[in-house]
Amino acid sequence: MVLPKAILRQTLNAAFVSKARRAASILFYYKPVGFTRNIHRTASNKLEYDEEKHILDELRSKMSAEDRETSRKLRNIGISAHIDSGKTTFTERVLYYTGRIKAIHEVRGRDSVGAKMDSMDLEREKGITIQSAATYCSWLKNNENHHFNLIDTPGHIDFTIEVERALRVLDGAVLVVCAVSGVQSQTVTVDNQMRRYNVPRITFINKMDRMGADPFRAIAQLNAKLKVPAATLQVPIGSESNFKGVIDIINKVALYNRGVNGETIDTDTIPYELKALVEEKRQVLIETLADVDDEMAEIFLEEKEPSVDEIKGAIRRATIARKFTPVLLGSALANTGIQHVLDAIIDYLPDPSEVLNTAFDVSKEESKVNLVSSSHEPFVGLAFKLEEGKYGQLTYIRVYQGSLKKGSFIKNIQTGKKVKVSRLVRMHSEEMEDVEEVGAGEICATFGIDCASGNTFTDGSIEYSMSSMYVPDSVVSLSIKPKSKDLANFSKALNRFQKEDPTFRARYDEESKETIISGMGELHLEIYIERMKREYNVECETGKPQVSYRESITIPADFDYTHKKQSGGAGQFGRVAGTLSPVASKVNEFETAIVSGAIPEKFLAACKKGFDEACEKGPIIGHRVLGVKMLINDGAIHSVDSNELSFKIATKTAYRNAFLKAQPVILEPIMKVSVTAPNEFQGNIISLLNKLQAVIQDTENNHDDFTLEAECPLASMFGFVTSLRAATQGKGEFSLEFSHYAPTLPNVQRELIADFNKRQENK
Ligand SMILES: Nc1nc2c(ncn2[C@@H]2O[C@H](COP(=O)(O)OP(=O)(O)OP(=O)(O)O)[C@@H](O)[C@H]2O)c(=O)[nH]1
Repeated sequence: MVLPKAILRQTLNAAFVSKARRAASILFYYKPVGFTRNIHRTASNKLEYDEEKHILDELRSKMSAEDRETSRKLRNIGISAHIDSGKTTFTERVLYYTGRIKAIHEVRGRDSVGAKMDSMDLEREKGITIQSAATYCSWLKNNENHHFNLIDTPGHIDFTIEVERALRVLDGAVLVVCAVSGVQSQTVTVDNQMRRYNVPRITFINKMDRMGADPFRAIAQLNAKLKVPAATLQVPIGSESNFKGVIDIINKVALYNRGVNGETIDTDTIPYELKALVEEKRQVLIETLADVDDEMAEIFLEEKEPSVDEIKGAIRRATIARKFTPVLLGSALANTGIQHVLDAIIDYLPDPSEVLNTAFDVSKEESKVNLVSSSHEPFVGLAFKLEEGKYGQLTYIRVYQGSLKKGSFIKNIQTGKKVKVSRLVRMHSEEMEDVEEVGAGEICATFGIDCASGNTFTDGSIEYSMSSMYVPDSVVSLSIKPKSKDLANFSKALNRFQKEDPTFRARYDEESKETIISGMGELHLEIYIERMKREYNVECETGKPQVSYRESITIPADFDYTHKKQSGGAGQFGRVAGTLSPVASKVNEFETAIVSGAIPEKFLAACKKGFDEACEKGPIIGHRVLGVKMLINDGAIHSVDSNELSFKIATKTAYRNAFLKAQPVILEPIMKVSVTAPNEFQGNIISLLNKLQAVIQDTENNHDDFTLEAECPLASMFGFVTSLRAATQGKGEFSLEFSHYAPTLPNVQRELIADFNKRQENK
């Protein structure tokens, strides 16, 4: 079951991607007499952030000078990107330059050590990041020590929950983009995730040493595809194998990395032939900033030359307000340009007190409260990630307010339980450092705390609960059983994986008498099967991957059903009447409109239970139901025989009958497919995708290769790895993400129903 990296990279991936919330762009014209310069402004974004800034200023005024000083020197940063952009290679340099590691090891390097952050054996073997790893390091800038909590996240969409968890608790991010491939399908996904959690980012264009590197094309794509104003702060010196360093266009100085591992930075004057380019890009930077920052707009309109501090100030304000992303260039593998990114993290990304974090006060009808990033306030922390380690369950906690002390008792707001913090550590990949106390804004880990991912802890004096993260729905499932009789370890492993990863689910199917696991894609499930073998010594047999279909209805249908069992023994009676109708938003809704108490409240609660159960297992092929509303507006009870069970059964049967009358449909996941391959294979790919009923939406041709975006039913994509390899002599790559659910073709629906019915008969 060991997959070579090339196959892994191409292996089927799937995930839910929400539509980006793009703020409507409004054009403002600043046109004072005598000037013709125009400034474009995103009005809604500006208002949204101005309000946030006002609240933040108020919260910061509650912090002590000492708190502010500690916060000023702290950054919680994520590293996110498309698969293979070089996040882990980049992070390895960061650890080296910050002194956390003494030598650099490459991802799948010849020394067989592997990168520090890819601590799982599987990660090192396959050269991919599976779990996000956290580390703590320090960086000296202007003679001041700054502390970073750094999280390297996986690029594969199958492990998207790791990115979600990281972004939920981080204050800023470095978006790594490949200089050759530019903005790729997953760059867009990661960007959407960053928007969801309001995470400001700086962009690092990596792999400047590769043939075909074109940073300015990548920046144009950032502007066009991510719709986030982006401008470079640097210009490359040399290109591809001749890439030597960068020019800082703000300070107008050339920077070269020297030494065996690029540990020293030499400065020099700008090479003559690059002077014009530096001026041009500096102007672009100032103009882009004038579009998103008022102070820079004023300087620009007055046609003044902004100072270095004014430019840097504008970059910081605009980046934190999420209106701009500054771009830096380099090559992680060639040890070039990494230190400037560390400086930029300090200069342009927010410290914890510059990010608005809110919670709900459970004791006051869930009213919203703003958290103060001060160690003197009562403690509030979020357990965002669980991991089974050598010493028991390791719980990662982000401290939002107050401080967490070793030996103290903290309260789990969701369960109400008090627990003792017996051991507190700072994480450095799989190694850890014991600490006595962790202050506001920091990330730490504790042992032996029983909780679920997403639980909020406080010191017990307040009842605050933080909103949890977004968990996407699974799209692929398969049946699994252990080859041996070792059921104890089998279920232990499944329990642990489910606790750690909310996108991985396991259930026992009563009908087929099989254990079914489901997740974000084939790779996601394969990794767990492999981990089961390695970590629990349980080898498994698996069935073929199955699509997670959904069931829905297309027209409303009325129901009026009476469940009656009144012959002998305790009787049962319940009548429900109403309508089942389709819901465009694709969520399931349950509503009651009962007059004169025809059905009492407690039986209505049983009806709701019946509805929820019915939605879990649709009437046509037993898959989950999406987008159905049940309205119960009439009914009847029997004074002796009615009970909760009767109403639950009545509702389930009424639901089923109405569903079958309401022109039901089977919905299938439609995936967004992105294929990249050398240009000569374009014809092959197009005919391959046509055969699979894909709808081609966009093709982009670069110098040597092309990228094709299409939508395709997930069911056609199983085995695509093999056909793509055959069609491109193994040179094509693809990624797959969930886009939406759509009705299957009528013949597919007929086949699925026939198949389901046959299985039912054979039982
Ligand atoms: N030429 C060149 N190759 C690089 C550079 N940075 C990374 N690579 C290579 O690109 C490949 C992927 O690098 P990783 O660091 O594993 O990328 P990643 O983004 O962490 O990968 P995932 O976590 O699996 O998504 C490896 O073979 C690296 O050696 C670079 O600056 N230049």
